Amino acid sequence: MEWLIGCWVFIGILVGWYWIKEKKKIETKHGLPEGNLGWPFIGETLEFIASGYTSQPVSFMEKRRSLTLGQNADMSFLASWYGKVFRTNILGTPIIVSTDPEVNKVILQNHGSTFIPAYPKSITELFGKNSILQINGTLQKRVHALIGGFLRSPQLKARITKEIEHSVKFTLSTWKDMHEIYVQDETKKITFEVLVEALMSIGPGEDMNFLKREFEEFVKGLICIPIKFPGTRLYKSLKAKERMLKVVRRIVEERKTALRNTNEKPPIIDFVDVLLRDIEESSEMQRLPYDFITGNIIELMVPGEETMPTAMTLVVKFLSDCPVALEKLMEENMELKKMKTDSSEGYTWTDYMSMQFTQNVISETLRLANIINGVWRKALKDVQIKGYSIPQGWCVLASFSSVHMNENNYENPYRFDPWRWEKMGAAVNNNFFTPFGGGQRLCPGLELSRLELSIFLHHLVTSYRWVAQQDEIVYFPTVKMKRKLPIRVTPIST
Ligand code: HEM
Repeated sequence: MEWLIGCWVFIGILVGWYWIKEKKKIETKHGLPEGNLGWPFIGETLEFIASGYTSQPVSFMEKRRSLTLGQNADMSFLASWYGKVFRTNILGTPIIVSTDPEVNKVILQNHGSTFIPAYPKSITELFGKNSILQINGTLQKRVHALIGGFLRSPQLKARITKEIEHSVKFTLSTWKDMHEIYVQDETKKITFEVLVEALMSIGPGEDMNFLKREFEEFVKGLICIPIKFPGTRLYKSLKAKERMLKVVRRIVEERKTALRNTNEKPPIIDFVDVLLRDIEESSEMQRLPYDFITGNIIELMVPGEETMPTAMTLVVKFLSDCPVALEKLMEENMELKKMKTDSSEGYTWTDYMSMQFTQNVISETLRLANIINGVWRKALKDVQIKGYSIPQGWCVLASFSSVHMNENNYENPYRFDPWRWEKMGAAVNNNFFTPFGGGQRLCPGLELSRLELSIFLHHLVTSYRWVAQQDEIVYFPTVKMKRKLPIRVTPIST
């Protein structure tokens, strides 16, 4: 027994010695940003995760960005002041974190030849090597342009406005009969169906229900321990993806056959059409494989299940806590509703998007919620940005939340204040406001997201009142309401 304990102690010492040696080697490398790699294996992960469970999720970054400046009389504080760019070790990865908007901009723009995306292993396993999140260079540019072109096309805008409107009105009408609504769950019914309809023209029914069920199983594995054998989370999610692929393949096949059997070029109505048309018109060298299409279609459903419902839930939360903003939002939306009722005209994409205060509410929600708190990249070569060295092979985290929650950029950053955007001007993506990322990978769903949120808000505030129960936002591993935001809804008579 004593012999065994002795062995363990020896192994412990050996591992500790090796860790210290490796850490020193890394830390002495010329020009690396200041910082601390923390404990062996776990690094500074525990503190990082703990901050995600507080109301100030960027406290981990804040502390390192401006730690103890001016507190010690003997000047020793300089050793622990890391600055806007620092190194750490979180979630099993030694990483350089940037909280500097200018450095973030370079990281986002230098994509492809210098930085490539670096996602956790569970995500890369589930999405596969053809995923838009993993492809790079000209292929990524091409697929990005196809998605962006489709999402911004006037045909889709007209069609999707009606579809979102219909789905929002229908879903809201079911809320009034329910004793309690969990906004986080209920909003998925709107966003998932709208997206699947736009991607593949599947309406409500068996296929939609099947995809919804399997997709819920699929996304559970996006952040999990990346071990793949029967019974593990990752394995179950991969199996769900296989089952979904069968349905998507069948739909693509049916569409391919229909396309072959017609002499005319049918109009493009969904994303399957966009990709099939691209395949048809591309040279053999450039042709995307059919498996590429099916995989990417499944991946494009993620915002319908995750990001969009979270944005809708948080806007309800912020408005529930800020009655003045809700009042002003109602006024603006009631005005539009009256105009539309008086003229008996339907709403257009532009009607919804032109309400300025509503757009400010959306910008403020995106700033404060930080649904995607930053992006992870890996350096393909040694890079120097603003005097900081990022060595080849290192991961970098361009932290958007640290910029959005920095009081030097936003006065009272933790306050929900849609009026701040009146002073700051239009909420276009600039270095200080990047909820949709930037550069070559700027989210192609940016306008669609704003439209969906605008339509949801319009019909919610002009037809209903609600009372929200006490709930808190949790920021780790992804932004969510702790209790899924329970509310009670009553219709108003106008
Ligand atoms: C509030 C909602 C949303 C937020 C906050 C959001 C945020 C983001 C961010 C930050 C990125 C950049 C990732 C990176 O640089 O690695 C991104 C990429 C992307 N988003 Fe969104 N997104 C939202 C909704 C949507 C919607 C509705 C769609 C449409 C289907 C969409 C499709 C995509 C795609 C395809 C990419 C990958 C682009 C590429 O790598 O070239 N997103 N999104």
